[in-house]
Amino acid sequence: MITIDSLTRVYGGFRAVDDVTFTAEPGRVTGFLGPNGAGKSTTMRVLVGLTPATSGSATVCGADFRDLPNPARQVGVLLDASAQHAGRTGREILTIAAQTIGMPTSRVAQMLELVSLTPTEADRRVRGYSLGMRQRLGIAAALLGDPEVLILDEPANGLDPAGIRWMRDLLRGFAAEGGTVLLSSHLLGEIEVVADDIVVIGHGRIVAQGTKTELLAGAGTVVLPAAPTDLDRLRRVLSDAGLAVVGGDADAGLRVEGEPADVGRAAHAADVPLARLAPADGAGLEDMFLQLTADTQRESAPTLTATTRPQGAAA
Ligand SMILES: Nc1ncnc2c1ncn2[C@@H]1O[C@H](COP(=O)(O)OP(=O)(O)OP(=O)(O)O)[C@@H](O)[C@H]1O
Repeated sequence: MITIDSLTRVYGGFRAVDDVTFTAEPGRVTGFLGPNGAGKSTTMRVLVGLTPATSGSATVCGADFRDLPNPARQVGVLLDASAQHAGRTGREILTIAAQTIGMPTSRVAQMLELVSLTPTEADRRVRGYSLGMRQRLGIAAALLGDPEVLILDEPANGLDPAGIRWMRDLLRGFAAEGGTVLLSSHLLGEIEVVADDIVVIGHGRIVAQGTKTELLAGAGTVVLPAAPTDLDRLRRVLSDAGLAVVGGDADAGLRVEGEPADVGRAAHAADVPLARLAPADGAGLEDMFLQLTADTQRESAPTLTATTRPQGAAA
């Protein structure tokens, strides 16, 4: 169990984390989602005692992390996969960690196998590891003490699609056995596939939180007319029926605030044949994430133009 209560962290007058309150429950994966610079890492750093809170509190397993007698036996932490000693091999890093926290060294081989680092890879120095291999080693280190809580900052960074699926299964399995998982990401897709609960942060403040199901429930409907030329007419029909069109386009379909049955009824009454009518699901959550964090987003990515395109690149 993780409890963050009215947590604020100020750096020289800048509120990196501003009155943040949420819990991460046992048996569930809690996704901590927000754009770059939103305050996710700072919250996690306070949680594991790496930086002090300005006010409020953050506890894990009912205690301040620094008060846990042997924290690695209760809490597995992966905040920065590149923070490992580059001159040691993966196996050496895990062996030293196992000795430090009082775990049998036999657990090292088990963890290496769990994270799919081969014996040859485990005997290579970490400086030669890819980012994905470092993440796997970091996960192995976090799990070494057989903890009940996992705190992971952007754990999917550098993993290939198979690695991301592996991570998802691992975290879901950990939660299914009663563990508490808190993982951060700035990528909605990563959080959406693995989390039971989602906490969205922007500009240091919580902008939405709830179960994934609750957050999806308000996501609306996606509707696409059978004939592209009917798109504008459909917009008018829906608007006349009091159903707000809040996004979408001719390819993805319109996203409408309302239930599919109401949207379908309005289209049917106006004789607009439909090609698609469905709950918005992931698309809706994406819109929600962008809307909720709109005022905290950096400017949208510039398009690649002739002046920004690398020389020699195709037009
Ligand atoms: N030690 C520090 N001193 C001053 N400002 C800091 C410090 N650490 C973080 N910040 C600022 O606090 C804000 C939140 O940073 P944080 O790293 O927590 O964001 P984040 O949500 O983890 O972002 P990302 O997804 O980019 O990792 C940023 O504006 C950052 O510049």
